[in-house]
Amino acid sequence: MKTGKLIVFTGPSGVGKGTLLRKLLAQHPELVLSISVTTRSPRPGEINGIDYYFVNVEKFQQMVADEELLEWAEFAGNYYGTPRLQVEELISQGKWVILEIELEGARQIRQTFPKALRLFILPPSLWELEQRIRGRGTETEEAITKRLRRAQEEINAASEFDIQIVNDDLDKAVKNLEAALFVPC
Ligand SMILES: Nc1ncnc2c1ncn2[C@@H]1O[C@H](COP(=O)(O)OP(=O)(O)OP(=O)(O)O)[C@@H](O)[C@H]1O
Ligand SMILES: Nc1nc2c(ncn2[C@@H]2O[C@H](COP(=O)(O)O)[C@@H](O)[C@H]2O)c(=O)[nH]1
Repeated sequence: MKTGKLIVFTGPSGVGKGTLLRKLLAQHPELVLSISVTTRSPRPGEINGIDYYFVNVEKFQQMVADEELLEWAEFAGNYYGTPRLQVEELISQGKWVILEIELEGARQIRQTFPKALRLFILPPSLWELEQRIRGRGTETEEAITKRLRRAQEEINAASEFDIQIVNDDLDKAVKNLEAALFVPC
């Protein structure tokens, strides 16, 4: 059986992590994206159980207390976490599981899963990052400010990761991702 693997995918809000992953997963159905739990409200079009498991703060805190989360963090006013069971089961089945998570969660995974491959996605510039968050049109002005403030801190930590990829041209970034993931043995 193939050996399971954990892949951590981090980068500032709006850099294009979700966009890159949608392309990558469409081309590599053998990769599995972990579905996180969040207290954030769903955006238009987001579906519970597909994009996230949307829960209230009480439920999230209960999951933390019951140690149901592999990692968790507060990000820009909401809580986010990775359900432990689904990830452990998929890895034991030999699957390659991707966690799309922010910096604090990635640091926790570094402690608990030191063998995880950790990728950091960089924007071509902070100006372009802001255009992308604004262009997405999903956040309030207050949320945009919080996310941009956090972005610089996250970018400063890029060197903590195994591989850094700049998401400038989308197709080029997907190719670089494939090269990082599918290194010939
Ligand atoms: N290479 C690219 N060039 C131009 N626009 C891009 C590129 N990649 C992504 N985008 C656009 O940037 C916006 C943000 O992308 P996306 O939602 O994938 O970011 P994200 O990193 O997943 O954000 P978050 O962490 O907030 O969920 C989207 O509107 C997307 O279409
Ligand atoms: N530590 C974790 N971070 C997570 C998780 N799921 C998503 N995220 C990160 O949160 C921000 C904001 O996401 P958004 O969907 O509100 O734009 C982003 O950086 C995600 O990568 C998680 O389970 N744990």
